[in-house]
Amino acid sequence: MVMKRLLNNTEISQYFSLGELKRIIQLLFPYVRKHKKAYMGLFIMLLLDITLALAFAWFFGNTIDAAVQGNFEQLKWLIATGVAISILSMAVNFTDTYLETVALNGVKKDFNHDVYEHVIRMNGKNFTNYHSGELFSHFAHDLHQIEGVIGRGLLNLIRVPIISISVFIYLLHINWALTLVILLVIPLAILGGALFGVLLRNNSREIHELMGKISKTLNETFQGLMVIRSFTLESFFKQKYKKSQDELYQLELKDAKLRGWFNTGGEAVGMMTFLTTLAVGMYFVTDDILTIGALLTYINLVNHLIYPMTGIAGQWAGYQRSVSAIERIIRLLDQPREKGTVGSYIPDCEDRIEAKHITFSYDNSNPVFTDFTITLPANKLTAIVGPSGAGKSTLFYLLQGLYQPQQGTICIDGISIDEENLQSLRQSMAYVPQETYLFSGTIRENLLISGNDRTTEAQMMEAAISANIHEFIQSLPEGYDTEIGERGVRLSGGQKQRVAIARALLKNAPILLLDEATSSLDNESEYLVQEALGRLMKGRTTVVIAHRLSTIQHADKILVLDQGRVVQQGTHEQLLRTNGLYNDLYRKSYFHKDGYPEVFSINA
Ligand SMILES: Nc1ncnc2c1ncn2[C@@H]1O[C@H](COP(=O)(O)OP(=O)(O)OP(=O)(O)O)[C@@H](O)[C@H]1O
Repeated sequence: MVMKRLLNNTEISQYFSLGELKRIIQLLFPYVRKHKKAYMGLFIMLLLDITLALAFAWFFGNTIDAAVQGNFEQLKWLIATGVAISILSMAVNFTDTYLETVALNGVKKDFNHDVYEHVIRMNGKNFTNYHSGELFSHFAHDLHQIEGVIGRGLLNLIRVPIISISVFIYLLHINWALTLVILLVIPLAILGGALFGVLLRNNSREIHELMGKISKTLNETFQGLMVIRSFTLESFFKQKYKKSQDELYQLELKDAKLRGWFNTGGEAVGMMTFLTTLAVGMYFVTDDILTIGALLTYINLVNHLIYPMTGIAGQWAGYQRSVSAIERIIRLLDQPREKGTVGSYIPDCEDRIEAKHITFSYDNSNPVFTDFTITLPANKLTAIVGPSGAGKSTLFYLLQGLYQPQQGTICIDGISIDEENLQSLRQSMAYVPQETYLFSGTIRENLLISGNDRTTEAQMMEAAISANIHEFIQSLPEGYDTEIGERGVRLSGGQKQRVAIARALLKNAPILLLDEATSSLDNESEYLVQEALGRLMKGRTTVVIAHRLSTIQHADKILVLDQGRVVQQGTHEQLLRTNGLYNDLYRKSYFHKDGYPEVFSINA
């Protein structure tokens, strides 16, 4: 009853909750079960280790007694037994270390893999709530901490009761009165461990949170290094980094102090027990109640009993540190993810794309779209225009199923897209974002990433030729095998865009979503990109967030968006004849006049 009241207390349950323990077991048990052979092996090693510890204590005591009595016959076979025990101990140690690595790293590998899969499949809305640095910190720090729960810690939780009971029985067998001394020490060791465990966990939680923040800062520093330099923000970032490192240092010191006190306490308990048993034991020896050998066996075994007692408290402390990391991972795993099954339905978009009565909000309170309905004709070019914040990018996210609307549906050829067919839907779409994202690696790897395994060299080159990038690639010393650096930093903006266009060509999807770049390239590069885009659009259902006059002039349909509503629609000429937002945008030179209208022709 009292325990229950304590556990219901929020302060206590912050540190120790049965529900949380259950959740951790539920989370990690399937992984442990998968590696049950290694764990079974470890369990056998553990039993052998306990048996050998008892055998050694027995050998030690008897050897001393035999030596005191001058019984050399007995000594001979005792020494032989001692050698056998030592060799067996070494073999057990070796196998134990090896099996521990097999079990621990096996579980870590599988768990890591599943957390990674969860993150890359996480629902778009929840994913954007995370900072990439924070996610990185989960993988770099938190995942390693599960060791405290599935490694030695788990085994010791089994080992401690077994060794304690076996040793206790053996001690009772040697001398019951002396054993009672131990009973006084056990509660002290457990209580101390529990208290320090609680304090350590609180501190560990702060350490993990701070490590997450440090990862964020590092990520931002490296990604925005050019901006940091050009705005001379070096000292600001240096101070920010230093401050968090100082905080981490203080927390680590606190952690070290707590562990120091804890270990010292453990040693004090051990020493106290040792001295008490030695004093009482000596008294028993002088009274001939105990032989010297039995006393030495006894003292040897007491260490095996006391160490696990303080050891279990140590395990508890390690467990607390692990738990504070695992609870961060649990929060991540609690985020909903897309089902992402690749269904047989792969839309070819012969008819149209429709968004019907869509209501969508990022934060469930400020809707970007309310009862929003549009139709995008198949095999035509539809341009979306509108002022900043109108909802153009959000519409693209919804069309790709990256976010789910709270109400309404999106249909392709009359079939509504849902979680079941999201993957196949995305296979039907090529998305060319405003800012090209290339992966580190070679140009070839970047091109082939979007095609299928059967894409030939000739097809790859054909796509590069259509994207106006082949000649440039050929001019590089390593051609298609040239490394382009992180995010393609070794390529110019226009080159990156053309590689992305070739990548989209190779995907050969019937639907093309294009977010036109707002930044201007030089004339020649601009022409090459526009011409490549013209080829990419041919014969596809194309939706463009348009910023260029040449695009909207050739669009079959223009949708003018403002504050999440379609305020006008029609062709360029029709809209110019009407007073409204489109005319305003046109007059305010919202559209880039690139002067290459001839490159657009969507019909094959
Ligand atoms: N991840 C997000 N979380 C919360 N609100 C968002 C998020 N992304 C966009 N918004 C909000 O949704 C609205 C529409 O944004 P959206 O990016 O779709 O506009 P846009 O028309 O593409 O603008 P721009 O032309 O400037 O890119 C804006 O008010 C914006 O603040």
